[in-house]
Amino acid sequence: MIAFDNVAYSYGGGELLSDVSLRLTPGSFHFLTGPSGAGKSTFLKLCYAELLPTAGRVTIFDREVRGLDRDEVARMRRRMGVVHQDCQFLDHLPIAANVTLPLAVSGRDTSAQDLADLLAWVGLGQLADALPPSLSGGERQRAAVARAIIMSPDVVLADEPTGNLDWDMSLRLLRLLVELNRMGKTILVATHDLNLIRNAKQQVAARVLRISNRRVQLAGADL
Ligand SMILES: Nc1ncnc2c1ncn2[C@@H]1O[C@H](COP(=O)(O)OP(=O)(O)OP(=O)(O)O)[C@@H](O)[C@H]1O
Repeated sequence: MIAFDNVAYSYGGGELLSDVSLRLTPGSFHFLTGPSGAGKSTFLKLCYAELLPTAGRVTIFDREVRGLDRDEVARMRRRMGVVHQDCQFLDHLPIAANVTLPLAVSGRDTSAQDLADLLAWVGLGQLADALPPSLSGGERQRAAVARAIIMSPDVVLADEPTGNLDWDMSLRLLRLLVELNRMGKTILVATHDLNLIRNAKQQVAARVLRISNRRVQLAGADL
């Protein structure tokens, strides 16, 4: 689904990531961990072709990203839901409109019932008409998950989705990601929260990728 072959990435100085080769297979659940500044967000950006590798090959849905034109990248991204670290919303639009924005942008529609079901699923059924500034951090993150999956993506990538949340809210968000994985979606979550990873491993066959010394490698079972 997403494959890295001898990938390196550099922002212009030395290499931040070097010689990364791995596969995220369909239906898998991976965490990505590593110290602050190790390159977790950069790795995620390579996964959705926001960045192109400076060496090696990234292949998404069987297409090498370097050969894709803008329309092809846009089509590919529609199959990926991204939950960004600092989930941004249009503050003057209610949550329901923010969540459905990706559909509006691509000229698609959803039924009122499907939208209500989705908002209820993330626990925001009562907040469809609320404006983003009135939401708590946890509510914003769950709205960001709803927005990321409104296009029914095959892959969900989340960058520190529980970064600012208390433990109960982190578990609630984790449960949503686990449920998405049980629906067959491929999940990759960047986090430095090892307790979250330990908890997830009780619920799902999650594997852990660790960035260390510029490499991204599968961690052992010792977490
Ligand atoms: N656009 C950019 N230009 C230059 N350097 C960058 C850019 N984006 C990130 N970096 C640098 O690359 C390194 C890795 O950043 P990245 O955000 O990928 O790390 P991270 O592991 O996600 O960190 P954190 O856990 O703190 O979010 C950092 O040293 C950062 O300053």
